[in-house]
Amino acid sequence: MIVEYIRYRIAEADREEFEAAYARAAVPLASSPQCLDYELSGCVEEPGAYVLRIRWTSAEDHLQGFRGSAAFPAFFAEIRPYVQAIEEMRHYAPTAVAGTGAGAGDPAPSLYEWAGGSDAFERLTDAFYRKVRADDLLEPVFRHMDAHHPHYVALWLAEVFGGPARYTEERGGYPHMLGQHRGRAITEPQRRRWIALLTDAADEVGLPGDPEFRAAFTGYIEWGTRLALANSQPGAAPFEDAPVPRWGWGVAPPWQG
Ligand code: HEM
Repeated sequence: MIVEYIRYRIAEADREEFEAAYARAAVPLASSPQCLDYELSGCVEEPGAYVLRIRWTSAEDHLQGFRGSAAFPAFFAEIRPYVQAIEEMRHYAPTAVAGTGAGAGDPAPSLYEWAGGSDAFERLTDAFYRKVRADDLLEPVFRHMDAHHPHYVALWLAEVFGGPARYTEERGGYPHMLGQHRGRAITEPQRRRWIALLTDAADEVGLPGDPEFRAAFTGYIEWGTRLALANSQPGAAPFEDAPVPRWGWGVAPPWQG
């Protein structure tokens, strides 16, 4: 990635048309695969001084790719009258110094925080395994489960959804979970029932019901149960070691009104 800066000095009478010309030029610019993003800023202290910043995939992509592309003539036709007003036009390589300031605001809460933290996941798995024990399809699968199993799965889910890494630290992380599913030959009807009961448990214990949270929650559960089923089949060859997955909001961030 490379950043191009173009500095202009525009006479007062031309400024309105200059900005309008760039708004039109931005259409072919934005349609070019070499362009990552762009921004035209006007100087506050010195009206008429402008900086155009364009991030390109590379200097070569800009100079050969974009300038040789079908989009370039339409772009250049708009800005040609202002070429004389250019004071600097150069490429800059980013350094390691970059970041976000406190003023950018807090990042979105994790799914773990949104759900209500560790207590919420403990309540969820308590309710879930109560249903499992009374279920014709799943009771035989979990008949001999460890008495702490609901707690362990609560730790797992809390970690997946952005909480503390306690399953990794206290319970052996992904390899241990994988070992617990191996050879169990989970069936598709059992997988579906697992999801149905977990969803019922989520409603029962009052996990947030908003569409964004439930979409992310269900997305993980769908993914995780499919992996559990596949990895539990005799002869399966899953990845032996991996971090506990971390699940985020996906395409729909939390709705905060
Ligand atoms: C997203 C889906 C799933 C997650 C997150 C999950 C999570 C876990 C975890 C973390 C363990 C190990 C607990 C420990 O540390 O001892 C475990 C064990 C186990 N899981 Fe799953 N699991 C999922 C899906 C399933 C499904 C679909 C089934 C079967 C229908 C299943 C059956 C079992 C069984 C039987 C054990 C062993 C329980 C014991 O004997 O203690 N899991 N699971």
